[in-house]
Amino acid sequence: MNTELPEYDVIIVGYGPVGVTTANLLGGMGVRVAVVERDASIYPRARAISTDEETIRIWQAIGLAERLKEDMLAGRPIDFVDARGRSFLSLAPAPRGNGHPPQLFIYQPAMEEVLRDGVSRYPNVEVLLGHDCELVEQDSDSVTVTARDLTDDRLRTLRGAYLIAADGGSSPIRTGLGVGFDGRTYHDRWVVIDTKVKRGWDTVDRLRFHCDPARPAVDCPTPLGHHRWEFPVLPDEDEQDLVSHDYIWRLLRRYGRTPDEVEILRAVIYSHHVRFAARWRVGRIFLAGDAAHAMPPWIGEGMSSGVRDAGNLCWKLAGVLRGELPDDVLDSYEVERKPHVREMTAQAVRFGRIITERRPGLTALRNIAFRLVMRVPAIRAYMQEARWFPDNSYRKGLLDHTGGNRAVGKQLPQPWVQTDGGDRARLDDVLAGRWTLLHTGQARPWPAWAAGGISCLQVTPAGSAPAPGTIVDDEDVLIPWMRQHHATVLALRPDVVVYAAATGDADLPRPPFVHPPQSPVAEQTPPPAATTAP
Ligand SMILES: O=C(O)CCc1cccc(O)c1
Repeated sequence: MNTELPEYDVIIVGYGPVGVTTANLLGGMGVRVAVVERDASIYPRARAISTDEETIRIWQAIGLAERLKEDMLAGRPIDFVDARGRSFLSLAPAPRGNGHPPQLFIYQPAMEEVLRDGVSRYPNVEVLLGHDCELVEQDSDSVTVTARDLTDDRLRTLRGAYLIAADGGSSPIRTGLGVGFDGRTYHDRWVVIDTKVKRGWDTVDRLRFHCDPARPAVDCPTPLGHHRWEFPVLPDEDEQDLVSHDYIWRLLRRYGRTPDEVEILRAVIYSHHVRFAARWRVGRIFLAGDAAHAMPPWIGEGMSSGVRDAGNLCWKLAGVLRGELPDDVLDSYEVERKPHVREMTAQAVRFGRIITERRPGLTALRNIAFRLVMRVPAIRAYMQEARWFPDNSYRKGLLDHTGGNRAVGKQLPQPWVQTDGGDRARLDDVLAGRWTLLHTGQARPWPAWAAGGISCLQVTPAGSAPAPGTIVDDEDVLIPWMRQHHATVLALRPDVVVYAAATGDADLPRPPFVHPPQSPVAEQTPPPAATTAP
């Protein structure tokens, strides 16, 4: 056993959207981080094309949401159309209260660049690009990574207290740990074509799933003048033919796209998977993103699910590293995230069935059935507003259900509020990633929490004067939410999920800390500036 203290708190292997979000989150929490990434520069392919309001909320926590949103397309409808281009199902997801647009199209390479620039704010994060992670070993105290610098072939050894494997679907680290997958790989393979629109911005205003039994197709505007097409490889087709420009033009011409309109940037064959790693934690190593789970793309949630992993794991790791939380809190990462990923995956599979059905009789039936049921207002609202979208709430995990309050495990909505200084700010920016007691005024001392130095905020109704120790519920969201959940006090985790709740005279359960949450892991980097209303 190596008795020296590890030089890093966390080593991240893989620097895609999950790795880079993790580096930003941990960087901002003052954690000493090393990132090991094989590629020397950003992967040029646009893999993910969509994200959502909860994911933007995580990027808000690293101060990058507004900049990222500048490069995204928000508020575009999603149409399922028949072989003649007539819509039989139309979605316009409704906001779920996170304070950002419910669904946004992205151009992944541009998004990753902004996220990587964000990491450069943190001197406590060292990024080793062009380094291949060759060996990962762990003992009871640390994880050791042997990485090869691909420019000069030299080996470098790094020791960290924990490791996050964000090294993609083929995750060599997961394989090396002998962790298997539950699930299956679909036989269908798709050609994914990214194009650049030549004539100014794309005039196509929506994602269309062409549910044509002859050959389904995905036709999606993506930001910064790009457009995504996806087509299945049919049983008698050769994959190599399908990525040839001749073949691609044949496919695109059918939808009126010619070399005059768009330039083909790249065409890649992808398989769809439904897979969940059997374990997401092995000792000091955590699997995140595609290394832990894979889903088909039909609700655009693959990448965002990985970013949610980062949002769940990072503050817990920082709390354990600071000695505030016990190590077993880290087991709650998989307990909390896996059911949500499973639910999301099940929805993606259901939508995939609608899109990819190729039996003409069934597709005709599907089109009629959807047109009929969408006339029923309740069904139309459920489908159209995406009420089927899985809720980001936990039943089990780092939660205290004592008292049986329904708020526990739910993430609080994020309205704009007025701070005690009278500024308008988004709720999460006020809470700033700290444990917080939020109450509606019937304050008790809550001594176990007060001893932990936890900040305590009173929510006052819209129209109240700003006062020290309060936030004004300007949009009338927080107080009704608490009333609806029969809670007069909420103990909020750093991810704004309710850890415990109580009402009236009932006491709050004790906090989960082993030490009060105050001491930073290392010199704490100042948090990014809060976004205030214009
Ligand atoms: O990548 C795909 O094939 C579909 C992506 C997507 C994006 C947003 C919503 C949605 O239902 C699918």
